[in-house]
Amino acid sequence: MASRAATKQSPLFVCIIGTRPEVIKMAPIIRRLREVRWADVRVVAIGQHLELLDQAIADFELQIDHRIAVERQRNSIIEIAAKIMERFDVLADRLSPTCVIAQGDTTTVMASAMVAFHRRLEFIHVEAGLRTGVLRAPFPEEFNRRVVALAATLHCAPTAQAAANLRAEGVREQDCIVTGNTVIDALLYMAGRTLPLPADFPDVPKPILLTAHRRENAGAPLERMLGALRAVVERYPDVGLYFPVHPNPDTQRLAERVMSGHERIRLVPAQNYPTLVAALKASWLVVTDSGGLQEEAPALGKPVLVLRDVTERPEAVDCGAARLVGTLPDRLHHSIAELHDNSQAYQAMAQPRFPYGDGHAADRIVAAIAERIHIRDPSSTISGQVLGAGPVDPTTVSSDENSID
Ligand SMILES: CC(=O)N[C@@H]1[C@@H](OP(=O)(O)OP(=O)(O)OC[C@H]2O[C@@H](n3ccc(=O)[nH]c3=O)[C@H](O)[C@@H]2O)O[C@H](CO)[C@@H](O)[C@@H]1O
Repeated sequence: MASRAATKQSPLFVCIIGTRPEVIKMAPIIRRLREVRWADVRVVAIGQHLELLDQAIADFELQIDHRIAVERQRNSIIEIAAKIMERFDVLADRLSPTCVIAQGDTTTVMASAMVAFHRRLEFIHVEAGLRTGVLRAPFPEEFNRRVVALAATLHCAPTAQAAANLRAEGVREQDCIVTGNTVIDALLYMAGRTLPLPADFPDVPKPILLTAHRRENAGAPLERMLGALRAVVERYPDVGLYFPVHPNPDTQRLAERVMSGHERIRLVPAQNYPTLVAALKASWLVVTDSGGLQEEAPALGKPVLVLRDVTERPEAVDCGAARLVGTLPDRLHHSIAELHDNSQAYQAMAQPRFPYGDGHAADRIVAAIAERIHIRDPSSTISGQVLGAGPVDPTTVSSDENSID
């Protein structure tokens, strides 16, 4: 589905999505681009398990226009990257976009950036400049981030710190803007809707929302952390756990083995975004290794314990909304016990804070793109014109859903 108001002369924007967090963080930009009159927008889903993205994108009342499904025959990220590059190159040739927009640090984003670079396309990188400073942690995301930064023509940094990271790598000031993170736009959009609490959410005064999916925590570290969390629930009758478990079969088996059989521990499948936001709103505490949840929880005043040794999101820790507890079980147990037993310590963390933006990141990003490609009337949602593109043709561009497999 092309944007309703776009015309044949409108510049074409290819918006890439590959995983659930990319959908959540790209959706506010896609929605904003669809509102303006000067943009023709195509949503391109690239990667494995694309069927999982349909619900996620529908939660934002959007649709996928083109799909590049990439199957993995060997256990190799390089195989995936090579297939994405080859197939996205074919689609880019056919669509001839003005801009490619992608978010984050996945292999999909890295491979798309390579294609955009070789085709000399504008490449807009959303959530630019996140760095741990350790090339192999997280692996391979930190490497992907740096490759993407080489290809990007406009870097949309979520925070001043992320922009400073880019400037230190030599990115020119005029190519980098601080926008806030679009996840806060998505969160506030969703949190403003009436969201029913999941039926199996634990009915206790202090429910903990747990997510854990990082590759580096898989296996023994995760087992130790789950053991510590079970011990916390057994120690405190007013504490429960809501755990949407990652679909990875090893993680599922581990979670079943360590966590099953306790009335206040609820193991559930990965939840759609509206349900997850409802659970987040109802939680007392968040324990996670997720990047997105580190950003979302502070905005709703939910303290976060981060199951990582390093984070590319230091802002939440710096403002007192999050603590980096690593993966040692004693530290995790002790941190939760402290927040449980010391209400002052809890309240100090539980103030709503917005280190990742005010919910208007997508507006800033679309305005910066308009400036970059010389849109004459960027705020127009009725009759904008593209400079140098001639008179606006009232013919609405339409595109059927395509697959290039
Ligand atoms: C290394 C790293 O940090 N990489 C990050 C990673 O993203 P992540 O760590 O944030 O990934 P997840 O935790 O999977 O997703 C989180 C989102 O999903 C929602 N959620 C969660 C559970 C559920 O059951 N239902 C849901 O709806 C939740 O509220 C949140 O919004 O990849 C992104 C690019 O893909 C990167 O940009 C980003 O740096």
